[in-house]
This record gives sequence, C-alpha cells and structure tokens, in this order.
Amino acid sequence: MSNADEPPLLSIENVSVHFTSKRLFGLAGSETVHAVDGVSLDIHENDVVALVGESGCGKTTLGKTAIGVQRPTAGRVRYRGQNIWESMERNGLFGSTTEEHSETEIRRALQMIHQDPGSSLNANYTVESILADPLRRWQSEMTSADRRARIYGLLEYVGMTPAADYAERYPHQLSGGEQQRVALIRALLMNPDVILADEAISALDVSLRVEMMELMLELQAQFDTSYLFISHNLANAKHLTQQAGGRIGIMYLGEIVEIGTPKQIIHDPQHPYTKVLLWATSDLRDRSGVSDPPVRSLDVPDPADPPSGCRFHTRCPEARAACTRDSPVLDDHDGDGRRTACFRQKSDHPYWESEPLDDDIALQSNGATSADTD
Ligand SMILES: Nc1ncnc2c1ncn2[C@@H]1O[C@H](COP(=O)(O)OP(=O)(O)OP(=O)(O)O)[C@@H](O)[C@H]1O
Repeated sequence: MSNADEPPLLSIENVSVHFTSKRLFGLAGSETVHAVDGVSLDIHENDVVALVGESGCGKTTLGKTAIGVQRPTAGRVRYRGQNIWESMERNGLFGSTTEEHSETEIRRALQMIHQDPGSSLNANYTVESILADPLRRWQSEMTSADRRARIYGLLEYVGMTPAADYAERYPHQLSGGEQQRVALIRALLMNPDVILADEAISALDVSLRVEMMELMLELQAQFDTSYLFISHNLANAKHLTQQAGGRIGIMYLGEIVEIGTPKQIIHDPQHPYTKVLLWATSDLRDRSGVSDPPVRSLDVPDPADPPSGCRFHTRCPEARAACTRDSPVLDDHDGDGRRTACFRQKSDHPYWESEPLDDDIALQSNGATSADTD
C-alpha cells in the first residue's frame, strides 16, 4: 500500500496532450484532438492506480505521458520532484548534474507493458536472453551463473516450469499468458519505480486475467514498484486496486471525472459517468436496478470538438443549463479523499437553480457503452 503523506514518486500536473492533424478526405484546415485536458494526478511509492474509461477517452495518452513516452503539450510531469522533460533535454545537451536523475535513470524507472507482449518481446531471442538483458545492464556485477539462477527462479515463481525448458524457448513458442509473464518479469528486472500496464491483461482469457493480476501484486511486493493500470474494464480495475489499497480514476473525453478508492467508486459512485460505467459492467451492475443505461444519449462526442462546460453534459441524465456553460473542477467535496468533477456535489452551486436540460428526453434503452465487460 502507498503512503500518501510521502512526496509523490510521479506528479502529473495540469497536463494536456493535444494532437493536431490535417483533416482527412481533402477537407481544408487541421483539427486538434483533445486527448488529455488539464489532468493532475500523483502516483506514490508502491501505489496502484487504475485508469478506466471508454475507448478513445485518453487513457493510453495519459499513461504514456506519465512515464515520459509522450510529451505533454501543456503542464508538467515530475519524477521525484524533477521535471522529466526539462531534465531529459538538459541531459541531452549538457549531461546530468550530480543532484538530478539522468535520462537513463528516468527511462529505467518508468517502464511499460503492452496489451500485445508478442510484439514487444524480440522474436529472435530466447526467454533467457530477453530476461538477461536488463540484468546485464542494471546489475552488471552479477556473474552469468547468478543471472541464470535469478531468471530460473523468477520463471519458476510465475509458474513457467521446468524453467530450463522455458528459458530456451522463443516468444512464439509461448502462450499469450506466458508471453505476458515474461514481459512483466523483464519490466520488473529493470528495477522500475512505476510500471504502466496498458490493457496488459485484456488479450488474455478471462480465467488468466485474475491470475495475471495476482501475479502483478505478488511481484509488486518483491520488487517495490507502483502500477499505473489502464483498462476499459471496471471489474478488473476493482480487483487489482482493492487488494492493493489503490485508487480508480474514471476518465471521460480527456479528463479525470472521478477518482477514489474502489469502495467509493464501485459502491458509492458520485459522478453520473461513473454510474454509466458501472451499469455497463455486467459483473458489477446492480441487477435489481434499472435495465436501461443511465444516459440521455449514446453518442460519444468528438474529442476534436468536445462539448462546452462539463464534457459529459450531452449524455448526462442530470445535466442542467449550468453544465453547458461551466466546467466542474475535480474536487474533494466530502473530505474523504475521493475527488469528483460534478456540480451536484456542491449543495450551494448555481446548478441547483438552473433549468434541467431536457426533461422530456427519456433514458435511451438500446445497447451499452463501449466500456462494457468482455
Ligand atoms: N498520435 C496521435 N495522433 C492523433 N490522435 C491521437 C494520437 N494518439 C491518440 N490520439 C487520439 O487521442 C484520443 C485518445 O486516445 P487514447 O489512445 O489515449 O485513448 P484510450 O482511452 O487509450 O483508447 P483505447 O482504449 O481505444 O486505447 C483518441 O481520439 C485518439 O484517436
């Protein structure tokens, strides 16, 4: 479990990532996709934070920005207090100073595992060479016998036995679950502070997902690392964060709209969009409740032209005129650490005096959102 009183390991400060590209089909001009907008988030030592939201809401972009793979167009990312892009630029020009972490150290500290480990494991190397590489780089004092013992020990730990047999295999000779375990071990052998796990279990069979999450947590304790876990599946996010004492952040159209403990998010959601995600997650849905999705519209707005005010207002069943004008700030309204970006959490907000947007629109009743369970 993390200690929120300690200075954060990673601070994402008011970060935006906008992608500008030419319009397709010969249309004049360019368009700017607001992939991430004004997000702040701290990740602590031994933390587990899961980001959940529909496809295209900016989870991957935010994750990559957090680990210094994507440069923000506004805002800062700090690693142990140090602005990582400024440091990397300065290091490139002048080398690192003694007080700061070098670019190499920052790169080592912030690792990633992908949805498709097959494409990230080098097909031409055996499992043993793939796993020996980080040890050679970061623990150069190890003898080759020590390296082999370490690799075999870890393969056995993750259930890939006999280890000597698995060590000689190439990635294509492993199942998807085995490839993902090798990718996880390789990332951990870099001795990272944070691992971005981007849909890292989504491609696995349902039965293997829980196993992989358990393994991630067991290895977290051994390697002293934090996870930023990205998933479109709220049930998986709950499973992982619940055991780790972590948090779930709900993203919608480039913004975090609610963040809190799994108990707060799953059992007492405050943001109307969190309620939609819960509704869409069959494993978590309250079956005694409504059968229709709690949204006014199923249409997801274009991230190149996000709605004014609260971005969720075009779909929100609770939306009022105030929501079309002003953007709610992500705030801790109850003093319990959970933060929500919704005017309904402030009893004295002008929202309560403003007109409901459209009383006549019935809740739509067909289909689910794309963040459904699979
Ligand atoms: N390199 C890029 N250039 C232009 N637009 C991009 C780029 N990367 C992402 N986007 C756009 O930014 C938005 C957010 O994308 P992102 O991949 O971060 O979302 P996501 O929530 O991770 O989605 P998914 O679950 O489908 O991966 C999308 O509209 C996407 O099309």
